[in-house]
Amino acid sequence: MTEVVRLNAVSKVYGKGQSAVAALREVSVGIPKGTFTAIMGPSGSGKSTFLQCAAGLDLPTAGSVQLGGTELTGMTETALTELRRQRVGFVFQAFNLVSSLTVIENITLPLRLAGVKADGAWLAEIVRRVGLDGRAGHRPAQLSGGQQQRVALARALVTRPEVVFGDEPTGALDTMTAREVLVLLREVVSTLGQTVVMVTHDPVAASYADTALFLADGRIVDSMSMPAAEKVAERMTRLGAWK
Ligand SMILES: Nc1ncnc2c1ncn2[C@@H]1O[C@H](COP(=O)(O)OP(=O)(O)OP(=O)(O)O)[C@@H](O)[C@H]1O
Repeated sequence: MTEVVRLNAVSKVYGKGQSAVAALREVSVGIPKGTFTAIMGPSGSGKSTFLQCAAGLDLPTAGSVQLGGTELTGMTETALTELRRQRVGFVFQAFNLVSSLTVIENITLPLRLAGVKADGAWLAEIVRRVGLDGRAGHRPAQLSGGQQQRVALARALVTRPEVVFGDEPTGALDTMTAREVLVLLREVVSTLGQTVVMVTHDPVAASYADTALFLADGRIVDSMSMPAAEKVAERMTRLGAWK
């Protein structure tokens, strides 16, 4: 199976000397194309650092990261910015929409930044899929939290990225709305073949993924396929996540 993301012996140390913190310790893992992966682990286990390194938002201290076969380590900041714009989609806990822009302008912003013309059919398809038909001219303030996150998801998909990274994408949503966004994420993986990697604290969110990877103290300590919420919760308890 093709791997969209590959980390080889990735370590990340923040700070120097006495205050140095090893956030990732020789992490090696591959994310297969067209799969949904949840990154779980106790607070401080390295989840956000994993995502930052895998997405080219930060560079590891040691080891190598490949995205779609491109080696990220050693790339210039300009090249990394370009790669993130064109080949990666992001969905964060805070929706990060531009309040002065309409829904459709927010969705197409990555294309404008990359100087690429929108593919009308694809745009219509993703707007329909995320359930924003009829809302194209609204501004973010006129939308619910769930609708705003749908705009963010459409914006993440618009460039047809090789991978979409989510950092607690449902963290700011109520249970029902979170579930709707998770169903959508599941759908884009199952029906569009999109690769999604999502950091989450929530075992229910992880249960929408194909695989859950568990981080503890900067290492991947376990992996679970078809992760049922109860099993994930049990594993997290054993990792001391909810002491
Ligand atoms: N910029 C930074 N400078 C110094 N230390 C950092 C920095 N970012 C993270 N760390 C440390 O690295 C370790 C891993 O942090 P990280 O944010 O990746 O964990 P996490 O699993 O995402 O945590 P949480 O679930 O609380 O968000 C922690 O000990 C954290 O304090």
